Amino acid sequence: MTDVVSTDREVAAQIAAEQAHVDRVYDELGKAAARVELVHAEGMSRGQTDRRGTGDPREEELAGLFERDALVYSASKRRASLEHQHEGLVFGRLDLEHDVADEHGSTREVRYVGRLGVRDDDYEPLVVDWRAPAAAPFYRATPVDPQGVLRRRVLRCRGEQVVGVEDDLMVTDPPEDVVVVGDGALMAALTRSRGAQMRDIVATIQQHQDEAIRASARGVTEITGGPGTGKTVVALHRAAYLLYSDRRRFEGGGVLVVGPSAAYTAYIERVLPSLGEDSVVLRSLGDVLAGITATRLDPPAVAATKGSLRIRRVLSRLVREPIPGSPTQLRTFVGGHAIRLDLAALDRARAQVLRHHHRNAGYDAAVEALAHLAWEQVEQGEREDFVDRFTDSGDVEAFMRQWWAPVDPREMLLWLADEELVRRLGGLPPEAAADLAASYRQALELGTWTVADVALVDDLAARLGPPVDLPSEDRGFFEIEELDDASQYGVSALRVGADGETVAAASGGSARSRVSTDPRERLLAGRTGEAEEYAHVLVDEAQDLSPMQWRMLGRRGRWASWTVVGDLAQASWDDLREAGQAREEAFGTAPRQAFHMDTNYRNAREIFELAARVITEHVPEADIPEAVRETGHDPLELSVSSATLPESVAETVADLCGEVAGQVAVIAPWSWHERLRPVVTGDQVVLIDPLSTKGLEYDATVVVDPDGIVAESPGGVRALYVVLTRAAHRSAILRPVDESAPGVGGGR
Ligand SMILES: Nc1ncnc2c1ncn2[C@@H]1O[C@H](COP(=O)(O)OP(=O)(O)OP(=O)(O)O)[C@@H](O)[C@H]1O
Repeated sequence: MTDVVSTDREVAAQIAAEQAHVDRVYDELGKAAARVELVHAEGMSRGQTDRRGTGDPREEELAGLFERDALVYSASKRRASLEHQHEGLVFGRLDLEHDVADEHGSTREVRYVGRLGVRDDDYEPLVVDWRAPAAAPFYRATPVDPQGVLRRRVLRCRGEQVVGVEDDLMVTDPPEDVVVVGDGALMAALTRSRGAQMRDIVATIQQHQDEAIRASARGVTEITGGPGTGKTVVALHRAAYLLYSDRRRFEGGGVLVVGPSAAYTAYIERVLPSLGEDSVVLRSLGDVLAGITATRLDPPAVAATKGSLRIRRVLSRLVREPIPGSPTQLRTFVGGHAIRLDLAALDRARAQVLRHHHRNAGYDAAVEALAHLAWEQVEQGEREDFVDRFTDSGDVEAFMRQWWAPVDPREMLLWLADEELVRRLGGLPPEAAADLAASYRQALELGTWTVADVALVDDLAARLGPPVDLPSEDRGFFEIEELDDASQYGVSALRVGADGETVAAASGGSARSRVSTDPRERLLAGRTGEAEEYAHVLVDEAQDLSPMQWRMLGRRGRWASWTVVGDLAQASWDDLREAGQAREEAFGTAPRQAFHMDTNYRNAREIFELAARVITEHVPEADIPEAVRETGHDPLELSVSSATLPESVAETVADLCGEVAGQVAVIAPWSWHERLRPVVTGDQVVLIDPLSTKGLEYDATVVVDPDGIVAESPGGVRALYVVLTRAAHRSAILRPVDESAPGVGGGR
């Protein structure tokens, strides 16, 4: 970085020079867009047939249709890419000095870097894609190792207009024509206000971040570091880089990005499209498996039971259970013989079939096993003849429809609402068994799953075998106009709009979507599918995954390479040893590479110092990064009467809204939400619970009742650490001080 100060005139001259180049690029882009339209139109005209449904298309017409699809598909993709990346297309410039002169005898080169590569009519590059090897010095050059770079320049654009330039000088004695402008692009970027969604950082990726982004695609890449060190944003740029560098493998095989919550996926969903990539599948942990979407959380003890590998024993026995209420004996006549198979015989047959078949694929084998047992009672005439008659019997078919009906894994999980059954299955201490059963009775009342349930359904789906035709398709749905308690319908964070209307902020869907009024139907709506496999799996906030969740992701990444992002000091999962074991199993023997991030780009130094004090007191080994930016504003710490806490929150929020341009978050334990909802108003403000803030950031935060946060959250002080590190510029902490505080944990 340099301290050269430039006059306004100099800056304006530099901007004008850059504008001339940017204009050329947009001109070329306009031509490219016109070409894409032509290809699109040409594609659409191929394979036109005048038969209008009078017969099957001829072979040459089929070939035309195929070509049309291919042309239209690639033209549409290119068009979408040009549209997404139009804004701020050119963002960087390198001035290079080479040892060897080019064909014109010059050792100097100017190279522009952008969101995509653009060439002129002579195929000369006007801009290189940020992921191309030629762009690497833009991110890698330092004054110690300039890599031929004299000056790195970041262009700030609004639409097609260059509005600013920021330079970093890489050599101490630059040639005279290399003017240096601005205070350095990184600081300018970090001081800016945060929006409601994460932005890409292509213009200011730092050297150590670039190493992780461009690291080999093989095996498992771990990215660790404290809060705000750019782990998430680096991992997302890595996904874009992998797609660029080996598109066939990763676009063909698919890239899955998994984060902790729906609020998180909504927060990061713009980053990859802004980098030109829209083929990546983004999922929260409650949304990994088709047919089930969950945002509700279990109380910590139940979440621990559901997340731990102990539950596998329960599930493995559960798949061997008979369907509740199914017949306990088979009585029929076959070929004039009375057949009677009692419960013990049926159990034996079921156990035998399940030894060799997935349950949902075992229908034929089950009929055969029953026929065999029935034959043992007869042993007269031809066996084959008897078995055929048995198999064709209407009675047997009617019996099988109940006794070996296809089972939906979600339906099977709900069998656990029966405490008696849970105890009989064994494997859990009595209290845990009772709590587990109670949690499914609650699910049946609310009509919603919890996030931990998704991994259990996935486990059962794998045990039950590929999906078969299930009756769920026939289930009816009704429109609900008013949802009193949106959290029941999978909405985890609420924002009260300016007009006083409650808006679902984190559900990723409309609160007025079509939902059945019957809770059970809601639980079983849609269909669960098989685990889809991917070529690359990116896991954020990996420290929070339970062992069962690692197994769920392992099913999706059996042949994949991985990028895994996390910080143990922010963990909310207790048994890190067991989770570590499950994670190793998911990765298998794939080679590992690790990258550590140690600069906090999010929090102002004053905000992070307080958070670091809190965590190191309890977790001395916490990975503490260096915050690079100061604001001169310490976090405001206030003790307020709990009777008037909502008013104090409202005042603090109003003050902060005047100080920052972006979002202000009130982060409070659930037990306070009801009282705070009426005072948290306006588009600039959100009310959110501590766990849902994982991975997010705001311009300012008001942290309400820190002790309540520690008491309510499974991660205890680690959860408070997460909360205290969400603010970029300003933070306030409000501590209620008297007895009338509402009970902790009672608000959900
Ligand atoms: N090189 C960079 N240039 C500009 N901004 C950056 C850069 N690196 C990181 N940031 C910004 O720093 C903030 C924190 O990044 P990010 O959320 O990826 O951190 P994290 O390590 O995942 O945090 P946490 O673990 O607390 O969730 C984001 O606003 C991000 O855009």
